[in-house]
Amino acid sequence: MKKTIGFIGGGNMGRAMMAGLLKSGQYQPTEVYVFDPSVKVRKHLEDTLGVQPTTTVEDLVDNAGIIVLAVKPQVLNQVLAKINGRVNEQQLVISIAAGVTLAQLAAGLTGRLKLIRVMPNTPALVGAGMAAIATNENVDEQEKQLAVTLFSSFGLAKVVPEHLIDAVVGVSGSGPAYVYLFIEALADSAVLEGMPRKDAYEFAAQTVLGSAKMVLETREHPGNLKDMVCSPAGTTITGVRVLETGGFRGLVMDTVHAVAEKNRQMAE
Ligand SMILES: NC(=O)C1=CN([C@@H]2O[C@H](COP(=O)(O)OP(=O)(O)OC[C@H]3O[C@@H](n4cnc5c(N)ncnc54)[C@H](O)[C@@H]3O)[C@@H](O)[C@H]2O)C=CC1
Ligand SMILES: O=C(O)[C@@H]1CCC=N1
Repeated sequence: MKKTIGFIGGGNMGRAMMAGLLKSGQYQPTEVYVFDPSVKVRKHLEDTLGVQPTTTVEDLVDNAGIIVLAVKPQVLNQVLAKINGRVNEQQLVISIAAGVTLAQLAAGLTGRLKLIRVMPNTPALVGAGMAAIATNENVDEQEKQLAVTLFSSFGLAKVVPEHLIDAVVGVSGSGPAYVYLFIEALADSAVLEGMPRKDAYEFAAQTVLGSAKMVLETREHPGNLKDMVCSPAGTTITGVRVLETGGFRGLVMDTVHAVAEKNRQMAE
């Protein structure tokens, strides 16, 4: 049976998920609740998405079959303390907080609760998210599937063993930020060559979108796809040499490793 859903925290990620969910048609605005201590945030979400704001976190917990914890890791314990004892064993509790493990969630909430840890990303807002899902022992196969269906409504969603969430944060959770840096750099370079800025963002973003689609749809090795762009003694291989000389791939790997390591440290 379909469950109503409530978001505790209506910031960047909460909003992206709510918008993605509504856009998919899987949920109607009357079935989506949100609690955020900021009246301005609640009002904005009500006005723009039509979702149902609650004035207390307790109201949200009493109304939602699925509770999504979309607050910063630093305030999560405070929220867990507030909802502890109120959440029942039929509800699904989904946390998207970076660096917070299922064991830490279980320690903050009493009972044999169904706990799910998800690492989504902001492209959920436009239906192109990537989410990883890990569950505790109280979540059955059907409920796991429900979580996959939920997060698939605004992108791709995969169940992973919990230890892989650190890698997921490094690649897809934080990944959009690195891609935006890359797009900005590509666009700045086009501007340097004389292209109007508005066009430059379009050329840069469409190139990233098209290249990603090629990887996903052809399932070709990215190295083969790169080779297809590089004509002998041509322009592309000249650019690839510059990137390799600058240690581009090593830098990306170091970046993802640093983020995964930060996520591990946050869980300590
Ligand atoms: N932004 C991103 O790309 C991603 C964020 N996450 C995780 O999502 C969570 C939220 O991150 P953002 O949305 O970026 O943060 P944000 O700062 O944009 O939003 C957090 C919201 O929580 C609200 N809030 C503060 N105290 C609260 C309380 N006691 N009860 C209810 N709401 C409260 C704030 O008013 C704010 O609107 C974090 O744990 C983060 O690790 C996960 C994946 C991607
Ligand atoms: O920066 C952060 O901590 C969050 C988690 C993944 C993306 N943003």
